[in-house]
Amino acid sequence: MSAVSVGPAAGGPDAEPALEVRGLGVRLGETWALRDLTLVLPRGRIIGVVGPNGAGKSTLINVICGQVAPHRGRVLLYGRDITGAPPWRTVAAGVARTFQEPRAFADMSARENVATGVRNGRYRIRGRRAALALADELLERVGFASSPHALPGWLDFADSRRLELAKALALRPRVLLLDEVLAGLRAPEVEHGLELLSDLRTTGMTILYVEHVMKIILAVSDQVLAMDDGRKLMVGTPQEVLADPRSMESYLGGRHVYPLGG
Ligand SMILES: Nc1ncnc2c1ncn2[C@@H]1O[C@H](COP(=O)(O)OP(=O)(O)OP(=O)(O)O)[C@@H](O)[C@H]1O
Repeated sequence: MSAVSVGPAAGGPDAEPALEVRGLGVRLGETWALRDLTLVLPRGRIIGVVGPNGAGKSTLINVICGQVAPHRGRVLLYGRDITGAPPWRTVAAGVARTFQEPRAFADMSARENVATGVRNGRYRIRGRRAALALADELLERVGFASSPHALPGWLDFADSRRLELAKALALRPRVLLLDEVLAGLRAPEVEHGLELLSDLRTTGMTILYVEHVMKIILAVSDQVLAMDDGRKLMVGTPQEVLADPRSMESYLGGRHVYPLGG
């Protein structure tokens, strides 16, 4: 394992709230994509987010990272109000995200993409050479199997996802927002990803993890938020959510069926 520190600057898990969303309401076109959503994410925990298509999971990530401004409610990062702050400010405050559809600069190599994050994030490394060296370490850490010099368009599905994760880690987040970063990977690749997320948790990083594959959520989450129609159905341990008729109804009640397997 690489010696690179990919976590926040200090500390182990404790109960301090890293992120709070209070009464979030977001209207997109004719739809309320989020309705009065309140959630507290303790520091150094992994919170899985599940719910059917259109439940508002991606919108929640978009609001926290500043890509969508809420119509109602607040977002607090370590007690600091970041509601409606633009992405460059939420990054500076310690928020990073991955996208469901990987996004990278097409004309830059994988390592240059990650190094761009390093130079613009909280590592405070500005020199190109040092940023590239750290980028190589981060790519290794996420299990990137292609050449670091490869262009994003040449990467297979798994390495596209890994590059997406390395780009987010390059910002040195305190709160990491993941949108289906392990979905579609093979079992050993998922296993490696789960180990990495567990390692990140021990550094004190807080992770909000949107994922459709229940098996992945059950394996890694401390708490699970079940959503439907922009609302919080419940928050509980993975076992509590799995056993609760409300959350399972929204999965298995006829409209949506998701695999419990990986
Ligand atoms: N740009 C947009 N304009 C209008 N409505 C939108 C827009 N983006 C999302 N929505 C609507 O907002 C609601 C929440 O969408 P969102 O993408 O957050 O759900 P999701 O839970 O992430 O779904 P999925 O699992 O399919 O990614 C849905 O009803 C969706 O149709």
